[in-house]
Amino acid sequence: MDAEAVAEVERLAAASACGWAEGGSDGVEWRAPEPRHARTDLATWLKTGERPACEPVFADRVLPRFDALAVDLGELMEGVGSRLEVQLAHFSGGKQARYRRHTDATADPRPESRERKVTCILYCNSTWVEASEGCLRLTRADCENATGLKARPEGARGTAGSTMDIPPIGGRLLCFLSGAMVHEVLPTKADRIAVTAWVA
Ligand SMILES: O=C(O)CCC(=O)C(=O)O
Ligand SMILES: [Fe+2]
Repeated sequence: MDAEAVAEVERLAAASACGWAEGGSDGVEWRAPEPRHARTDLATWLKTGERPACEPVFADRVLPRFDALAVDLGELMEGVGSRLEVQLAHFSGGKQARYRRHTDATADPRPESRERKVTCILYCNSTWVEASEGCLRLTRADCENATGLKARPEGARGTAGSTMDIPPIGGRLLCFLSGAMVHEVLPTKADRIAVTAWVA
C-alpha cells in the first residue's frame, strides 16, 4: 500500500476513534471489544457502503486490495477465500492499549471448516519509531497441537515457544494462519492503527 493511502487511513481512523472516545459521533460505529482485561482497542467493521468503508481511501484503494488478496489466498490454499471480514482497529497510545496473547480462530485444519483461516494485517502507522512500542509479538506455537498437522522438525526456524516482535510500521502487511499463530499486541505508547482482514 502506498504511503499516501496509509497516511489517509491513519488520519481518518485517529480523528474518528479519538472523537468517539471523547463522546462524539461521526457516524462510525466504534465498539470497545470485550473482554477489556485482554484487549483495550477500539474497533469498527469495514463493510461496503457503510462508514467508514465508504470513504474513498477504503472503497477505492484498501478494500479492493484485500478482496484481491482473498482471491489469491483462495487459489493458493484449499478451502480458503469464501468469506472476508475486515476491521479497522485503533489502539490508544495515551492509555498504552494492548491485546493479550490469543489466536484468532480455533485450530481446525479441515478445508470445509468455517473457522477463520488466514489473518492479514495492514499497519497504518506512518510515524512509527522504536520508542512508540506496540509491536505484535508472535509466539511459535507447537504446530502439531495447534493445527493437527505434523510439526516441522525442530531446528530450522527456532523452537516451539520462541517469540518474534513485529514493529507495526506503516505500509507493512503481515499474514499468518489464524488458528495456529499465538500473538499479542504489546502496550503501545503511540496511537496504533491497523486494518485486519480475516479470510475464511
Ligand atoms: O493489530 C495487530 O497487530 C493484531 C491485532 C489482533 O491480534 C486482532 O485484532 O486479533
Ligand atoms: Fe489477533
